Amino acid sequence: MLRIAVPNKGSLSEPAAAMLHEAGYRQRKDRRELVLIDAENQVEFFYLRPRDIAIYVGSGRLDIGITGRDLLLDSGAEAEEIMRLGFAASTLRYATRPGTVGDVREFGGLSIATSFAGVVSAHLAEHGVDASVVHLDGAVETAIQLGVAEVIADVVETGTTLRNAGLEIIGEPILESEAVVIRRTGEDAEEDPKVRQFLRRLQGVLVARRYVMMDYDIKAELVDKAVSLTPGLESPTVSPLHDEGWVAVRSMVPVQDAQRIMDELYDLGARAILTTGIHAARL
Ligand SMILES: Nc1ncnc2c1ncn2[C@@H]1O[C@H](COP(=O)(O)OP(=O)(O)OP(=O)(O)O)[C@@H](O)[C@H]1O
Ligand SMILES: O=P(O)(O)OC[C@H]1O[C@H](OP(=O)(O)OP(=O)(O)O)[C@H](O)[C@@H]1O
Ligand SMILES: [Mg+2]
Repeated sequence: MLRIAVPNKGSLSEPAAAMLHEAGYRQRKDRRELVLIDAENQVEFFYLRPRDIAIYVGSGRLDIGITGRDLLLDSGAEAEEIMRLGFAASTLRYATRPGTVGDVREFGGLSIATSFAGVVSAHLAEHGVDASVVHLDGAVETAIQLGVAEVIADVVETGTTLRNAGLEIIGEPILESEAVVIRRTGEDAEEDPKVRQFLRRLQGVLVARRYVMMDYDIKAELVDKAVSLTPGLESPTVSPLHDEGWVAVRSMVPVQDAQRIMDELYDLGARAILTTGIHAARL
């Protein structure tokens, strides 16, 4: 059985469970469940604290984990990223009261509060800055108001939390994060057929979310122009229509471009332009 770590709470938890569900796996119905066996798919899910997941996977006790890139790097565990999942996107940034300091090179002698002490200490060292790192569990924004630190390093998505705390971002992002699949360092994911199948299923969910299927009819002499708008992933299907001189085209199109492409196809002379959702895919 493949043993997989899944975040049990926080920003990663619901989207991770939703993605696994879309990939055809059973998911827990009760948030108190700690372990769930999906016998049909030969997978065992362990619901763990997002921060602990890299430790379990790095130790080799679990085969695969879903966590945030920032948490993986902060853990220092012997685990590596093998697939990006496209949710829980955020950046880790320094912030302070407006007008305090400019960027990391000016942090010498200051206190930096963060929940990502590993990543931040490494970042300071990389820039040759001698500052002290105060490790907090969360609600880091308040550390400045309460005088625990002059600077914070925290997760920023929209920036609303920082703004509400009267803080401003300084310098470049420390890192860009998103949810990722991790595996113990040095283990070849391609070697294990169970892991390969799991990744293919998640890849299928990403494709189903990112693409729609587009169908349209077009005059044969315009098909090359039309197909340049809808090149598909490999090559679009072109089939003859009963009405001579016309063909039907079927192609995958990124969901975010679909409306623009439909307009352009219509202007070119295409008709009966339809898009349909993709529920699952194996490419
Ligand atoms: N507002 C957010 N938007 C996007 N991703 C976020 C956000 N907050 C945290 N994350 C990401 O979620 C992961 C952290 O999960 P974790 O459960 O530890 O924190 P959390 O989501 O803030 O939950 P908690 O309420 O327990 O603090 C990290 O990978 C982080 O980058
Ligand atoms: O840029 P924003 O869109 O405002 O999002 C970022 C905030 O979201 C998370 O906080 P969370 O609510 O999880 O609280 P926490 O500090 O206890 O983790 C994160 O720690 C930031 O504080
Ligand atoms: Mg949080």
